[in-house]
Amino acid sequence: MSASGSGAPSGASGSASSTKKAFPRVDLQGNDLPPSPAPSSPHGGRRYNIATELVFTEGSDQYNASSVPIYQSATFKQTSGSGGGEYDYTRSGNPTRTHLERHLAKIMSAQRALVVSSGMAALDVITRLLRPGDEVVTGDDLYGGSHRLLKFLSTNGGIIVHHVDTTSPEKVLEVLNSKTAMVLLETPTNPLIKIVDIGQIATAAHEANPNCLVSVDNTMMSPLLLNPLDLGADIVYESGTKYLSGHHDLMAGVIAVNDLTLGERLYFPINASGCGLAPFDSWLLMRGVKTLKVRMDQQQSNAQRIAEFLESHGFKVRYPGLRSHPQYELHNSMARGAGAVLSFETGDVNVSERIVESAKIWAISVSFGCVNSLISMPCRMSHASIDAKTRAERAMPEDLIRLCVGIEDVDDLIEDLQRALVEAGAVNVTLDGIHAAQAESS
Ligand SMILES: Cc1ncc(COP(=O)(O)O)c(C=O)c1O
Ligand SMILES: N[C@@H](CCSC[C@H](N)C(=O)O)C(=O)O
Repeated sequence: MSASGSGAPSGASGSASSTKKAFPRVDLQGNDLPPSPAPSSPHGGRRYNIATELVFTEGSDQYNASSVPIYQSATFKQTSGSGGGEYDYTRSGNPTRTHLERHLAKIMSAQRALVVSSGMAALDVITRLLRPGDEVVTGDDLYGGSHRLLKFLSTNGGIIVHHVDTTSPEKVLEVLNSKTAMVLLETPTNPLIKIVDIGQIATAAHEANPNCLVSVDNTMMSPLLLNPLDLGADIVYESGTKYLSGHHDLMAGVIAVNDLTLGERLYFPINASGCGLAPFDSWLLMRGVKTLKVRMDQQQSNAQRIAEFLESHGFKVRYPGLRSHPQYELHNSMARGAGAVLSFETGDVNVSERIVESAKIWAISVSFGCVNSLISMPCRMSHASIDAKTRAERAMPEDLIRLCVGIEDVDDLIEDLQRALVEAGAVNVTLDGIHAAQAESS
């Protein structure tokens, strides 16, 4: 399916009447349906640079509220016995959610965005497009929760899932066939920070099967750094729990597409199951997304310094901002930055555990994208839902430490990490030695 052939009316403004005409209404099988209440409208395209677009919004309520109100209402009164209101029931649509969806569609360079209750709910909605017998091709370094959901579908839903090394387009090509209904990519992968060539794989997948949908999990990058739809993906989704919201105070998932019929097929399970994002969480996410650029800029520059610091101590660091990353060029040909997640190995799982437990500013926590810095051991935490045998087959080092860098003062972060490394015996120096060397060089 071509990502560009959306057939969307350009510059549609999103008034109730124009929106209803703009959206073909179909069920999961593509059969026509009557118009849905208040779908999000196609955006009119970006006019300004991203930092401006993140905070700039048009359209509000009848009072021109600067911050879109939280429409904390399950139901909406209708104008007649046969309906007639723009909204009827919050499971089907809510003005706060619609405002956020329109804003995100603009930010994600998409014709339509849909917001749901978590990143996993977003993937669940996307996989409702699949039918028993369909094949899915995905990576062998996949977020643990995505692996778990796909495993459930292959065990119980008749879906055949191929996990291959998606950093090699040849490996993907080997398994692509006319039954491949979906290719599911993540880049950089989590937690091994491997890079996947979205454009090359999307082209190959569409050639193998023109109906194959290429979905990209963009959680590690956010729309600020990467637009998979521009590279040929059909569907982009992300966990809004991470960079988009930025404060670990909500769970959310976002799905974005250019094909409006596909958008309606994705809306169907959201309405049918009731996983659309609640009004208060929609409001919180709308507030969070406005600071995405300032947060990410700071997180990214901190992450770069920290990656260089660890590398200078001889650790094998995985971060696409380092020239030593084997796919540095590929990443930078697709993305506008390296993000703020990096991982490194110590060679000893006990040493890694001591580092994690010695750090003070770095909170021991799963997740990433938050303003606070986090440290974790993926094999025991975020990726524990992948069994030990599979982790070993996929060469996931048990001693791997993942750092998710926040916006704190970078010197404090480095000093805390340095102390933890010394206390854990991971570097062959004493703190006195490090301080003496620092005093000498300053
Ligand atoms: C890459 C990636 N995709 C998806 C998810 C799922 O998001 P959520 O936790 O919001 O369900 C996560 C983390 O949880 C993730 O790291
Ligand atoms: N217990 C959770 C673990 C969530 S991991 C969150 C995040 N994606 C990360 O990579 O840290 C679960 O079982 O899903």
